[in-house]
Amino acid sequence: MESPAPPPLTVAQSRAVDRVCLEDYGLPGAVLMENAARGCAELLDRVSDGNPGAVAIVCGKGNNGGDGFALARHLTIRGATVHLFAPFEEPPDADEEPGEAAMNARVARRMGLPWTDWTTLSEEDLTNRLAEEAAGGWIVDALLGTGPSGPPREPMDVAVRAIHAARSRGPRVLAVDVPTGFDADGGRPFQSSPDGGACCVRADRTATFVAPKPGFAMDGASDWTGSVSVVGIGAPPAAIESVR
Ligand SMILES: NC(=O)C1=CN([C@@H]2O[C@H](COP(=O)(O)OP(=O)(O)OC[C@H]3O[C@@H](n4cnc5c(N)ncnc54)[C@H](O)[C@@H]3O)[C@@H](O)[C@H]2O)[C@H](O)CC1
Ligand SMILES: [K+]
Repeated sequence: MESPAPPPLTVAQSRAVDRVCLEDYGLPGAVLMENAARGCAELLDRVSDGNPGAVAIVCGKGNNGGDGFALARHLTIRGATVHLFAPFEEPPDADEEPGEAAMNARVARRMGLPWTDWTTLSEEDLTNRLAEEAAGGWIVDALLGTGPSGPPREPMDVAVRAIHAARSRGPRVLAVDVPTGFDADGGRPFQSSPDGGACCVRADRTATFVAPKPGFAMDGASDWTGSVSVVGIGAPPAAIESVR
């Protein structure tokens, strides 16, 4: 049953939902991340008629990346062919990084999923690898979500340009929560260069969590977000309303 999209939440409000869930309900971020990833897997299945094909997931080091690592697990369970482009060769261990993002990276690594440290590749090599690993399927942008307040810094900018270039060779792009480089409140890329270019992922579809972001409805936003789907993460309704 597709319920109507809830009213938008700003980036700050979206980030407050996690805090309220943990502090007021004892609902940990790992549960929210699991629901987010599973919802993205269900969406990819739905928009690919049950067969997403080959999926290349490009992860950052924060919780947006964590969603990507958990998504890799859920897509594998569903029989998709997944290749993880991670920001490291080996995830940090639990005492160094106890959070849910690193936990999901460790699980994906222990599953023996196909794995490439994208930070070691040139923009051209990363472009070629993404086009190859996502041929006929999807590239997933799990680099940055609601964390940044400015344009992608190096080496994220390299990954953004590679995703953009690889998309021109056929794969579709799914942005997790927010297209990397896009200001979800302002409704445009954080940085627009004079020639109209921008260091921002152009997505065919954006799977955003809890509620749409205000910028998604602004003029020109859909050039970057593509079609937006809201994915629930299991937050109690009162927790969501409390941040408004
Ligand atoms: N309630 C929800 O909606 C949930 C959202 N989830 C996901 O969590 C991310 C937000 O995670 P967070 O770690 O706070 O931020 P990001 O992963 O987007 O980025 C942090 C990461 O990036 C580095 N960084 C910050 N700014 C820049 C920049 N300009 N350039 C390069 N790198 C930057 C920073 O150092 C960190 O390493 C949200 O979008 C969802 O995807 C939860 O999974 C579930 C609940
Ligand atoms: K993203």
